[in-house]
Amino acid sequence: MTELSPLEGKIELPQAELDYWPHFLSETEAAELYTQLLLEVPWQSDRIQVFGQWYDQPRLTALYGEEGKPYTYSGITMNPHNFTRELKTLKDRIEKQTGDSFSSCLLNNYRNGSDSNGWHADDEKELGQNPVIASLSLGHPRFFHLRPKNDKKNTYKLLLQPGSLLVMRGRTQHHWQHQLPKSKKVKEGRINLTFRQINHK
Ligand SMILES: O=C(O)CCC(=O)C(=O)O
Ligand SMILES: [Fe+2]
Repeated sequence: MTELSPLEGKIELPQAELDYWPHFLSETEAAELYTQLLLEVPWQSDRIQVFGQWYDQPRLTALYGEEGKPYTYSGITMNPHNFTRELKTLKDRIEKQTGDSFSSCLLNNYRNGSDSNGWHADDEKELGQNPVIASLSLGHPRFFHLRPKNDKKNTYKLLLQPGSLLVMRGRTQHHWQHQLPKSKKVKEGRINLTFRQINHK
């Protein structure tokens, strides 16, 4: 496993387009936002089916966006809440930083190191041909893994610090998968916000 250095700027991987801002939010801003979201977001626990068996997804989630337009991914249909003032302000700031626009925000709450998000690419049709995913991290640092779809043993890892912003764009989702693996020793929580452009049919 190769560790990527968390310096500001482009992360150079073949057939990927990744931008990284380690200090997009200040430490204080990140800590305040973490506490606020933990308390105020209507977190839900989704059930997923794996080889015919039903399980609780190993994290809590919430979706914000245009109300009334559901979003389906990995067999789960989510109904979005209206953007709060705080999340709309955050979306505006991220749009300014990245130069992209987003319609929705999917939040993940990893309650401790036993919560995780398995290998996947964010390649649902609704995200368009070359999706831009802007991912803001809060709470306890956790490793994020990336691997090429055609060379799955060649895994890279990046420690996502609170307040950091990682953007995946271009053909990244065509050629790469990512995951947030379990990290058994971690007792603290992490919240991740992924801003996306969801084009409803
Ligand atoms: O928690 C993370 O950093 C990754 C989240 C993710 O990949 C997703 O929600 O699609
Ligand atoms: Fe993802």
